[in-house]
Amino acid sequence: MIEIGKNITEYLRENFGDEYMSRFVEFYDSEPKTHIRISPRSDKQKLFEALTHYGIELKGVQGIPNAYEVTRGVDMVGKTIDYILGAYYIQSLSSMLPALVLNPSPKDKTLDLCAAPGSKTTQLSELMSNRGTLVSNDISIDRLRVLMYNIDKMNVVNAGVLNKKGELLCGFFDEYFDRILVDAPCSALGIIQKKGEVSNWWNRNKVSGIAEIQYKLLVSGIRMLKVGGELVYSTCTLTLEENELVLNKILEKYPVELVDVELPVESREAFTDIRGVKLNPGISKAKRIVPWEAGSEGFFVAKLVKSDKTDKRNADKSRFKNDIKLLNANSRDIKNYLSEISDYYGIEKSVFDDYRFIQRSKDIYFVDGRWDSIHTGLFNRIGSKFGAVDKKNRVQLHMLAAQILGKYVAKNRAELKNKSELEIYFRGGVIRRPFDSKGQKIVFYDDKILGTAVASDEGLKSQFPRAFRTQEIVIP
Ligand SMILES: C[S@@+](CC[C@H](N)C(=O)[O-])C[C@H]1O[C@@H](n2cnc3c(N)ncnc32)[C@H](O)[C@@H]1O
Repeated sequence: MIEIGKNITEYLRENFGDEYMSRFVEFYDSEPKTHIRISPRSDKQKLFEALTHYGIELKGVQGIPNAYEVTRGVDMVGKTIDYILGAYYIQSLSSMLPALVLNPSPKDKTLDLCAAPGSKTTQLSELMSNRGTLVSNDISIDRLRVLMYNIDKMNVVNAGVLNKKGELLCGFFDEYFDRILVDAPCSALGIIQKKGEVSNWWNRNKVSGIAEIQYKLLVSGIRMLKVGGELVYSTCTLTLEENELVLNKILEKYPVELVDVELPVESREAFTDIRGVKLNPGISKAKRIVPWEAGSEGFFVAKLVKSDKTDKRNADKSRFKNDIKLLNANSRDIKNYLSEISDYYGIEKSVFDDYRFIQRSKDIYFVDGRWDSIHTGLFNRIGSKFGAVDKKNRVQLHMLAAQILGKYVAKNRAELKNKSELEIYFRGGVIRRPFDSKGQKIVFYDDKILGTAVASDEGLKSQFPRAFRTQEIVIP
């Protein structure tokens, strides 16, 4: 049972009343619901069938086409083959709402200012049909690694990853983005059901400190937004200081207006009168998601539109040379590698025209061809892993590239035959039987593209990436 600290209960009672406080305590003693978001590249019928073998049952969520509640088999949902291959993502229902409200198209240059571990970045990419320019930033390098893992797992090829203080990023991108998500760090009262430790550190001083960061992140976001562009501000907390009061301060100083937020779950209007103090009436357009009413986590979602220009901030750009070149498929540096891959796997060359390529020493990355190359030198990574150049100067494809290109592959496929081969593959072992020819293969099992492996006299050596091997995978 989670102990909720006195600081929290007193705050809730004082601001929202006795009933709210006791509903909060009751709710956080209950079991959280599990939801998944199915990737648009998954064949839903096949996935449903595969999941029944794990005893998993799903129920559709009204108003969110790819969202499902897991009604049976919750303990298995993070251990399936489909999960590890990115056919779906485990994400709370409330956490899916900010990206849906932002709803970027492939044409929108989109920024996710506080992006790790990537629930919303991977969802934003899906909404953009995995095309165009998505910039995913986070201050924490450790969390950025998880973000990149999720980007790879979910086959995202339109994201560039940055590791910057969000409040300083406006020095680089002046009125550049069409859509921005500020899913801010917060005091996490809405997710205390999952994150009980919040109770240990939660106090009003901490909340004021976080609210200051949120304000700065919003200011930076607004500076980076084009006039007419849209910004969604979201938190997973319930306090007034981190939600309505931050927005009120912003509206006093910056040229933005709130617009209506329509949500497919039950929600309440944000407050515009706090202990007799009247806030900007536009704030009523933002929504509070109250956990026991929505049957998910507590969230706050507001949408702002920029109505006028903001003054420019200039960061020192001299340290960041634009040294990452984005190469077209027919550029001299990459053409031969692609041509070899095309011949070797029987992939039509035109498939590569959709992408641009980046070579960083031996590693090659690929990104959607429409990615806009501004300040490339700032990025930790642009796009996702395509492959690595080996000692014979040939490109060995990465699992992600294999998954994306797999459907075009006519040659050098390896089909796994049974469960035990599959187990060996996921462990990174060698499947000891003869294969038609030697060299790298794209590995399939039951229509699923698993990744790559190398055939030799010994058999087929799995190249299933180490980062993916740490997860428990159950083979039904
Ligand atoms: C609520 S979490 C984001 C969750 C993420 N949007 C998702 O859906 O997976 C907030 C994130 O903000 C990051 N963060 C905290 N301070 C920041 C800052 N000043 N600039 C950028 N990111 C920051 C944290 O590292 C954390 O990953």
